[in-house]
Parts: sequence; C-alpha cells; structure tokens
Amino acid sequence: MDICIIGAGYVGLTTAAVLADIGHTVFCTDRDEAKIDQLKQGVIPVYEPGLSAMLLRNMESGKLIFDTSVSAYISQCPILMIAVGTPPSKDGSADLSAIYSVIRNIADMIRSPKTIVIKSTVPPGTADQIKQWLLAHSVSPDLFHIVSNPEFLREGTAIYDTLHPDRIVIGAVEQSAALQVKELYKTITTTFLLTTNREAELIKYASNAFLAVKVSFINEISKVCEAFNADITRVAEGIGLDKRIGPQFLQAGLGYGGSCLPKDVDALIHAAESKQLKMRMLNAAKKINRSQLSLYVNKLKSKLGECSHNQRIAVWGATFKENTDDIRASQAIALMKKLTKLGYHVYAYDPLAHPSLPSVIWCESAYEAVEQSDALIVATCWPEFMEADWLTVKQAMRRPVIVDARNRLDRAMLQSLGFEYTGIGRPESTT
Ligand SMILES: NC(=O)c1ccc[n+]([C@@H]2O[C@H](COP(=O)([O-])OP(=O)(O)OC[C@H]3O[C@@H](n4cnc5c(N)ncnc54)[C@H](O)[C@@H]3O)[C@@H](O)[C@H]2O)c1
Ligand SMILES: O=c1ccn([C@@H]2O[C@H](COP(=O)(O)OP(=O)(O)O[C@H]3O[C@H](CO)[C@@H](O)[C@H](O)[C@H]3O)[C@@H](O)[C@H]2O)c(=O)[nH]1
Repeated sequence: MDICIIGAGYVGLTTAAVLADIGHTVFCTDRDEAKIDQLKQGVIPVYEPGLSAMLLRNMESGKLIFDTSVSAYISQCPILMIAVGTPPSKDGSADLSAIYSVIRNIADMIRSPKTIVIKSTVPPGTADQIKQWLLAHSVSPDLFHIVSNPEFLREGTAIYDTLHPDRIVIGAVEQSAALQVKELYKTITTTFLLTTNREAELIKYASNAFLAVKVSFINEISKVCEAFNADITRVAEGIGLDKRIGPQFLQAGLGYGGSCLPKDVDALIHAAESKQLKMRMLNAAKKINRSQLSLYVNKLKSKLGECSHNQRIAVWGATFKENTDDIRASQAIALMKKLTKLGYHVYAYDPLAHPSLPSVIWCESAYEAVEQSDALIVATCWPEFMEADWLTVKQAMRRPVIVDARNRLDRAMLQSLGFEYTGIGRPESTT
C-alpha cells in the first residue's frame, strides 16, 4: 500500500521505518524543510536506537521517500497518516493547531477517496470534530474516512515497541476503513482492538494517565517505606508479583517526565473539565510528581546542610529517561533549574543532551562533572552511569555524597566504597 506520513518526529519516523520495512511504500513529509533535507541526506534528526539503520535501509531500497512537497503524494496515496505534534497549550489542553494545519492542506488537495489516520495523540471527540470541519469546508463525505490509530511506543525502545506492540487500537465509524488500516500492520502479531474513534482516543489518554498514576503511587508508597524503614525496591517487587498489578512502572524516583505523560495527563484533565468532571486522582498524581523535586532537594540539604553559595553539585543525566535525546518535560532539567535557583553551582553531564540553562555548566564527561563536587545526583539512568568507575568518581569528589534519584544504583557496593548513599524509600539500615 502507498502511505503518506505527515510529521517526521519520533513517532512519524519510527512508523515510517517500520511500515516501509513491512513492505509498504511510504512517503514522509514535515513542515520543517531543514529536517527533511537532512533526512534525504541520511542524517537522522533524533536519537532512537535502531531507527537510523532501519530508515537508511528502506530509503536505499526505495520503499521510503522523504519530501517537503507533499501534494503529489497526497493525491497518490490512499492512506494519509498524521503524526504531527500535539503539544500542551498554556491551559493544559492539547494544542491541535498542527493537526488542523494538515487537515486544511488535505482539504485543499483531496480529489480521490482517502483514509485519514490520526496517529497523533488527540483528545476524545477530535476525529469527529475533524470530520465536521471537513464537511463544513465542502469536502464530500465520499472522499474521506477518519481512523483513530493511537501510538503506544516508548522512546528508547520505539522500534521494538512498534514491531511488538501489546495491542493495536483502531477506531473508526466505517469497518472498511478500520480493516484497511489493520491491513497496514499485516505482519505484526498482536491483539487488534476495533473501537469507535472516541474510544480509541480515550484508550490512549487513559493508558498514559494510568502509567502516570502508577509512578506517583509508588513514589507515595516510597515515602511510607522511608518512614517505616522498609526498602521500596523489595516492596515494589512484592507488589509487582501480583499479576493483577504487574512489575512495570513501579520504579520510585524523581517522577515521570517526557513529551507524553505530563501533557497527556493535563489534556485528559482539561477534556474532562470541559464536561464538568473533576479528575481528582490525576490531579493528585500531578501534585505528587511535582513534589518529588523538593523531596530530592531536601535529601540533598539533609546531607550537606542548608545551601551555602560555594556548594558544587554534579548532576548526571538531562534527558527525561535513558536512551533518548528528548528533554521535553524532563524532571532532571527541572531539578537542575531548582538547584541553580537555590544557589547551588550545578555541573551537569548527559551523553546526548546539553541544553543551555542559566547557571548550569555542561561538562565533557561524567567524571569531569564530579570534580570537586559536594554531591552527585544521578537523575537519569544512562548505562554509562550504571557502569561508572566509582573509585575514580569518589577520588574526584570533595564529599562522597550520592543522591540516587532513580533508585537504580548498587547501594551496598557504593556504601562499601565509602559513599554516603541516599535513594528514596531505601533506608540506610533496616532494623
Ligand atoms: N514521542 C513519543 O514517544 C510518542 C509516543 C506515542 C504518541 N506520541 C504522540 O505522537 C505525536 C507526535 O509526537 P512526536 O514525539 O513524534 O512529536 P515530534 O515533536 O517529535 O514530531 C512532530 C513533527 O511534526 C512536524 N509538524 C508539525 N506541524 C506540522 C505540519 N503542519 N505539517 C507537517 N509537519 C508538521 C514537526 O515539524 C515535527 O517534526 C504527538 O501527538 C504525541 O503525543 C508520541
Ligand atoms: O517505573 C517507572 C517508569 C517510568 N518512570 C518515568 O516515567 C517517564 C515516562 O517513561 P516512559 O513511559 O518509559 O516514557 P515515554 O517514552 O514517554 O512513553 C510513554 O509515553 C508515550 C507517549 O504517549 C507512550 O506511547 C508510551 O506507551 C508511554 O510509556 C520517564 O520520565 C521515566 O523515568 C518512572 O519514574 N518510574
């Protein structure tokens, strides 16, 4: 099948690579001309393990074509897949301006029947509103179907997740359009769930909201663990063995960030409020997530005393999690901003990201960042941090204080080397 994907970000590029690999012919476009120019030259604008090789392979075989001039492809392809961003607006709602800009283009160019697939995450009711918009702009109902096909990939494992999804959700009014989209994923073995558009849109939001609540839940329980001298890592293991709960998303720490969980929680709250519904649980999850930053600052203060202006803090990790270059809504960056505001000197290192932040000094290596530092905060669990040479780290530091903001380091090993270790919900002794 010929497919035109509009939006060459993490989702658009991953989907383009996988659909081309499956055997479809994929045309991919973006309003960012520089990005498309880079892609044409084989330069992949985002870091995502395995993506580059899969894109290049399919570009070489001619199954994947990048271009800025989309009109020819819109007329050629029966399937138009929208994967543009839906970032948060100031009031928390999803900003759908990029979606409508694409819809306007489609409305101008549509001459033959199209299946318009909404891959972007959009609030419940969006597909129906788009349909009304197209009809109001004199596009014949015979020329389009709208299918909601939300994406569930995680950054860092996007290719794997797209090839091995837990489910593929396809929401549509017309069964023929739903089956056409199902056919796109013909080689993928998974559960296909056919729903209405609104159900598909809500499945996406509810999934991310549930994950956010799960993280905030374990962060709340970690405080109880700390108060009762119990270890959250063992408590989480014990909870997770219950099949009804499952072991994933029970990692206590700095809280959730990224381009999806925070914005989708906000957008769901906003959508519910538009129907006079208060999302008490989601608001609580947000509040807990925000409070994780102060919690870690207090942990730092309990080790170093109140901030004096010559304290030097090393922060390892800037991305919202490991194996991605994405810093959108990163808790690591929010923490750095909080620390510099309080007067700490922050020396930071991340293997991929070093955004310009007031008063943060970016270092060339993890070891350079810890030179003469009074504490090290591990904010993101990049593999190179997990495998650090801790003796070298200890020798470089002024005070061997480690704040493990993701609870992933080997506490016993670090303590045996003489580090003062602080995690969350992991008491120093369990007596
Ligand atoms: N990143 C993820 O892990 C993930 C996972 C699942 C779902 N999603 C959802 O998928 C959507 C895309 O997310 P992303 O992370 O890939 O975003 P992104 O910001 O990485 O990419 C979006 C791309 O769309 C392009 N774009 C914007 N307006 C355009 C227009 N009018 N015409 C053509 N191109 C346009 C941008 O230039 C950009 O390259 C969002 O709705 C997001 O919530 C993201
Ligand atoms: O036990 C955990 C698991 C995750 N996190 C944090 O939660 C955030 C989100 O992690 P993750 O969900 O792995 O990242 P994303 O790549 O943003 O993926 C989420 O958001 C995507 C965009 O909607 C969805 O497609 C995915 O299914 C959903 O997992 C990160 O800051 C993690 O550090 C924790 O603190 N504890």
